[in-house]
Amino acid sequence: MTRALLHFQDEAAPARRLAEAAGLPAHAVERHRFPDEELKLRLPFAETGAFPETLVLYRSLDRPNDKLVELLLLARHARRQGVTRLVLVAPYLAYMRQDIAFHPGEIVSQTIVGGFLAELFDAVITVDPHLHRIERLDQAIPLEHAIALSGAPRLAALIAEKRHAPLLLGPDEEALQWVRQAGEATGFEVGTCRKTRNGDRDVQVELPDIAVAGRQVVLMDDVASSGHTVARAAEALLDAGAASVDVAITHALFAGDALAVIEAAGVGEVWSTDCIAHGSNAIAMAPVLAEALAALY
Ligand SMILES: O=P(O)(O)OC[C@H]1O[C@H](OP(=O)(O)OP(=O)(O)O)[C@H](O)[C@@H]1O
Repeated sequence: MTRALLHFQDEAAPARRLAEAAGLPAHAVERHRFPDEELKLRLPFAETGAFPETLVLYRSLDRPNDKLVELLLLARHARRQGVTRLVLVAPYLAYMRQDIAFHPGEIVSQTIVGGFLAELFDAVITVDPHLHRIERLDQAIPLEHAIALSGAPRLAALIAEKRHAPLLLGPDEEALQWVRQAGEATGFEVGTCRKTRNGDRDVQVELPDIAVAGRQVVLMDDVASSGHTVARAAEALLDAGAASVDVAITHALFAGDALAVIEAAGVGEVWSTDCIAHGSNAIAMAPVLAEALAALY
């Protein structure tokens, strides 16, 4: 069965790392934005011959709104051209955080976007999706192959190289899943803080009952967006006498002035995976993604 990987130019580096690890030929999609903001996409297969039977599309869904239209156009076109297996590798999955109506009338975008992806693709592979109130990815994306991988073990290995016997803390209780995996991989002590979110940039963090004075602490979470969650946790830890606070996250969203907010809170280093391309990327996820692809078909 013929196979190929498609990617966009702005993600050429991580996509080609995956293509190499998975042994797939990689091709770039040409993308043009018209003055009225519509998109024109062009695929390379017109020049190189027939479409592959299995097509893997690499598209991380940070800044998602245009990208969801790209997926719609690409997937529908690929089907029309005879692609029989269509796999989305979206290291960051968008719209997973609105998983309930927090206030009456709010639209639960998680299941709507998840349903949209399930209609387009045969399989979706992602990393550390924000599944706080559901347990499995297929509850959000109703597919047999809805595969959630984790960046935590690789981040844990990096932390073990950089710090001596640190305390691994999640800034909220949902982060237990990541610090637990990291703790199992390294033997480091783990714990979680308690977070109360009052608004997009207004969170309060309460420390757990663990002695932190003089300790190196690494905050681990799935995502930093405004940066206020890790910033409030770091401030509380440094106030309590922590020797240092670093941050290890899977998804480097860092919206607006997030990095400045985190730095101002006294955080030392910030490490992330390459699920979202960012200057803090310290871990390549290609080997993990390639393994999941190999197990799939
Ligand atoms: O950098 P920030 O803008 O502070 O966002 C990052 C935080 O947001 C997410 O949790 P969220 O607060 O959505 O938690 P919830 O799912 O429990 O509501 C995520 O797990 C981080 O903890």
